Amino acid sequence: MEEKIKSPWPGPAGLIPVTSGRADDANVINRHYLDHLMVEMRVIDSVEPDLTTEILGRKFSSPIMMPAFSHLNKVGKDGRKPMQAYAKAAKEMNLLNWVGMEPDSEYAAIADVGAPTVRIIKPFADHDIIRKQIAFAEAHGAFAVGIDVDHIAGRDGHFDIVDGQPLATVTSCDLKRYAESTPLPFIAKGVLSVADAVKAKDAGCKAIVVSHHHGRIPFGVPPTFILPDIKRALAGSGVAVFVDCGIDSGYDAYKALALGADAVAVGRGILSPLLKEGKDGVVKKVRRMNEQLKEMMMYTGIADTYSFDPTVIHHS
Ligand SMILES: Cc1cc2nc3c(=O)[nH]c(=O)nc-3n(C[C@H](O)[C@H](O)[C@H](O)COP(=O)(O)O)c2cc1C
Repeated sequence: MEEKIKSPWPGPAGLIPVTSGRADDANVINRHYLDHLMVEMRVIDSVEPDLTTEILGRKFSSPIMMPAFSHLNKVGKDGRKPMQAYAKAAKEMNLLNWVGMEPDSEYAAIADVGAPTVRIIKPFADHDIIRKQIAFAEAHGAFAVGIDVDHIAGRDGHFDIVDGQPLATVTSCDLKRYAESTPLPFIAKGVLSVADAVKAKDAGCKAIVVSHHHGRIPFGVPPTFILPDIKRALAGSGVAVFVDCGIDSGYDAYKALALGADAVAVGRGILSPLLKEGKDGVVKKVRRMNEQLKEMMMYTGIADTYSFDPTVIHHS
């Protein structure tokens, strides 16, 4: 029997994923890996860095993005809407906002906040739902759309069912059809191999998120471990490569960016400030992360977000 793990976050048990601490937990492997990446120092001639960056053709104030969260409005106390709160933080700070599985009405309310927003749709077995949600996102001014292709298996070895909706594999053909069906950039979220990265590129995805979706796959390799291989495989393709999982500080963000990420997304790292203080908590958290990121860039002689260099990173 699976032992119960106490959630550090408020809300109904099971709604917000918790890192178990067990050996098979990819979150644990990821944290260990990130913490064992060391950074050499290149300070002579260093300057104060500029964090502004271009993501899929638009300028943002930082390569740190909001996470593709979902369901959080159900845990918002006193009618608070955490999904809108972090979208407001994105708008205030000029960051790229992401939204995960939300019904159209909730998606519209989040999009109405006015931050450039990526809608990540579940790999529903019913392709009609996917097509309708893509069209709805287009009509509501989405910045990009995509599918979290990694959310297929449930813990029982069958296709997962979320909110009563059966999920299914996204084939290369499906991905191509979805990418071709929309004028928006299409994103495959949950890529953790060169094989899937190349399939996403061949299907016409404009970006991938190298991620194991907070440890969906047991014993999953850390995204930053597989990232350099994926970057090599996609070199010259123009496909943007984003990374998430375990990005909790500007130092974590720096390591992923140095290893080749075009941008990174925070995840559960913003949950506590978000649920406790709403938008202001998220702004504070990301400001601190930006400071840490700039600090590391100064120590390594990286002047801007286009000049990261993987040779500063060493493995202990
Ligand atoms: C409450 C919650 C809801 C999430 N919902 C979605 C979702 O609907 N779609 C999706 O692609 N990812 C979803 N994610 C995963 C995040 O987008 C991201 O991949 C993950 O949290 C990164 O790992 P980290 O939390 O260790 O940073 C969710 C994460 C959390 C914590």
